[in-house]
Amino acid sequence: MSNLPAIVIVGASGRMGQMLINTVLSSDKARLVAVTERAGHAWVGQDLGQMMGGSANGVLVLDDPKVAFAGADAVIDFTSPEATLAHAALAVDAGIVHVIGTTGMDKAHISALDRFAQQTPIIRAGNMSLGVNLLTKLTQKVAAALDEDFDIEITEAHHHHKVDAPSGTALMLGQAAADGRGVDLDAVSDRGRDGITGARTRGDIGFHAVRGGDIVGEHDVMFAAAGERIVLRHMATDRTIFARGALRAALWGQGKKAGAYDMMDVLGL
Ligand SMILES: NC(=O)C1=CN([C@@H]2O[C@H](COP(=O)(O)OP(=O)(O)OC[C@H]3O[C@@H](n4cnc5c(N)ncnc54)[C@H](O)[C@@H]3O)[C@@H](O)[C@H]2O)C=CC1
Ligand SMILES: O=C(O)C1=N[C@H](C(=O)O)C[C@H](O)C1
Repeated sequence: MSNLPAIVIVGASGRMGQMLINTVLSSDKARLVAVTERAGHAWVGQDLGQMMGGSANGVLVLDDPKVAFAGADAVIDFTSPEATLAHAALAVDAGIVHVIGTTGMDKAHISALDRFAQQTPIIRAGNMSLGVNLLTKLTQKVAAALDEDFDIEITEAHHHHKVDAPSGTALMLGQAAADGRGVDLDAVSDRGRDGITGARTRGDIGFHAVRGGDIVGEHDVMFAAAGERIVLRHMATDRTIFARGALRAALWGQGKKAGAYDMMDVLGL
């Protein structure tokens, strides 16, 4: 039996689930010990390798996360807010690191996760890529350097299956811009204008969501003033950037004390 950290992937059949499974299987720093899907899903009870279109690999897809977490070191979770909260309770019981990429969380979800994080390490980020986390830092710095003569508008684009808006990344970027300006994001957010909205309110931070085709994830932060515009942009073209970041977080979390962490902690940014 290898001593490498034992990783569980929940949401195995998902776009990110499959990407995460391939990332862990090809890593020499971690081993895949279990995968789950929601009860009733067609993959449950089937061989994972075959379900992913390859040959059988002897890993059966489970629908009981409690069984999956027993003896593991970390769970990587890109599912839904409700599923993630249920997983968080079980990760605490199992004493394992919980890496969360799930977006679309409301304030109640986040408060509940913060309570679970008092008992086990939780690493959560709306975007696990190195590029977006760097962009987030840059956004904070640029927002701090400019005054409200520069209107901040955040535009994101994603594939047509995405269910939440604005994206978790857009909210991260908005939070960074608000932090840079020293304002409360809730007080200045202006989401998806429509109709006779009146002129733009000075100091607002605008959010806009585009949905179409197979766009992996694109984010622009625009600082627009009279006579000039600055645009900070990240374009994701391959979901492996998120999966690599999530695995890095799961490994970084080993031996850490309980707490709520993010990718800035993992990347040392
Ligand atoms: N933080 C980041 O870097 C990234 C975050 N995401 C987020 O990850 C989430 C998932 O995205 P996708 O993979 O595109 O969605 P998806 O819909 O393809 O996959 C979600 C999977 O979770 C499964 N699931 C739902 N409830 C479950 C349960 N109780 N137990 C086990 N599995 C369950 C679903 O059946 C589905 O297979 C979204 O919130 C998305 O915004 C996506 C990419 C990057
Ligand atoms: O749903 C997605 O696909 C993505 N979700 C994350 C988000 O909401 O920002 C990260 C990435 O942009 C892809």
